[in-house]
Amino acid sequence: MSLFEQRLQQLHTQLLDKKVSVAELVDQSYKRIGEVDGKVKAFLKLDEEQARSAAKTLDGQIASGGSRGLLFGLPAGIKDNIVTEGVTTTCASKFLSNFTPVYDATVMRKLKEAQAVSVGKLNMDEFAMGGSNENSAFHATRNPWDLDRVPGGSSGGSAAAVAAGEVYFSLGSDTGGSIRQPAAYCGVVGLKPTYGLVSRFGLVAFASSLDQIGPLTKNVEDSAYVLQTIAGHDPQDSTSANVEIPDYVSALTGDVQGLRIAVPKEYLGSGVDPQVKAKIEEALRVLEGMGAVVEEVSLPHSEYAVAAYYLLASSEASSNLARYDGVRYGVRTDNANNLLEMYHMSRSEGFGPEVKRRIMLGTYALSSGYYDAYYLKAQKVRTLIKQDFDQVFEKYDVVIGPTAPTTAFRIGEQVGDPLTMYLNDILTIPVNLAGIPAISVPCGLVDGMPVGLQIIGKALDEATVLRVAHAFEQNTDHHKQRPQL
Ligand SMILES: NC(=O)C[C@H](N)C(=O)O
Repeated sequence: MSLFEQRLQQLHTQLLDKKVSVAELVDQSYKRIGEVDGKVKAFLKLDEEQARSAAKTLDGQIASGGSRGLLFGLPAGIKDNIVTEGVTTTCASKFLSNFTPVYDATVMRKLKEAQAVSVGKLNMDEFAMGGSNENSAFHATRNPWDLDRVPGGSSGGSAAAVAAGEVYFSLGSDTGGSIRQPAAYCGVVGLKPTYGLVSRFGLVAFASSLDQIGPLTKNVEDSAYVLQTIAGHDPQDSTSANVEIPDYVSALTGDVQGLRIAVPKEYLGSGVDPQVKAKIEEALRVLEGMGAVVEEVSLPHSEYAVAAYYLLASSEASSNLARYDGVRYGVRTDNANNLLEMYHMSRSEGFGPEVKRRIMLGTYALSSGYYDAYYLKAQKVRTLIKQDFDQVFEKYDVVIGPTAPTTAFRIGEQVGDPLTMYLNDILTIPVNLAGIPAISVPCGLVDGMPVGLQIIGKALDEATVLRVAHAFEQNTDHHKQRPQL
């Protein structure tokens, strides 16, 4: 059995008892990557030298009885929009193929302090724009459950690497569903924390009012451990919440007796695959059987979420991506004759088609004359969506539905149809607009492909989200199923 099948606590006991070394864990990671990554293609960059030297240091610390961090010795993969000192951070864009950061993102610093070992950088949709990994400028990642299907996105590499057993856990980022949707498609656990809980310092900005970093793991308990490590106030991120961080692991009581679950009728309506819907209903019955109370509610503004998101996220992106000019950042064109041509050609050559589409949409929505009709209107819709959730949370502890309307689609199936692609996020986007936390946990297979159950909570109430997810996991075996590679 792979060492990565064990829970974090079991692995820690073995490390402490010297039954296994960090060097062996890192070995196992690279061995598995060697075996399967030619097929899955989750990685953009491996950092073997640095990982092996970190393993040596950590094993030395065990030998001398030194202290152990929360994630001691665990091989991790990092989405390639999280900056890593001395290791290229490309955002899967040709434009940033030459970018080697001189500092670590706050989450990287925290992972290092907790003594996790980064083995490499993971593929994604360019600048996190996409839901399939087909927008990576380098290559498409494949779903470990069916190599002809997408892993989801934009954190597709992060989800596929965990599902394929290449790393123990990974970090992704979620702007409109980018952790939860790939987690659902690949049959792993993906958590998007409350906006502001995890520092965005060193996360390459896409849509700054929505972006959050979170963990992808094989089980909920490990998700709680990684969240414990990366959450917390950071003076370097002005939107970071200055709140006390609870003990997420001790919140996993296994008890949902009397818990009030709201199921929005909009989340199980038309557009949701009937077989996916059946899996969600099965999961709700499991929770009911454990003593939870399940009731139908309405989130009436849900249908406007995708439209509002694509205006707001694209507007923010058009501003954030203005910095890529071939001077301060980015690969500069060789073909320009003057300064303006240089800006123009560097951007034209450097960005892929989806990034260009969003920059154009965002620039249009922000331009004078259209600002009120599009950007401002979308901001108002955002408030209405948040108020929908506020009302439901007055009476209920969590909101539950599917993470995505279908299972993973085939590679190539939706590339020519951006609108269909955007609609895959219809159930995850409202959560980002409201700034609240949500987790996706495996809840069964449909035609051999994983389905994700989405559990949404109140702002800063990750503890309840994790508790419900963990209780569900304890009473089911879905999270133990693995793809055959
Ligand atoms: N970035 C995300 O969270 C995913 C979303 N599919 C987008 O393309 O914007």
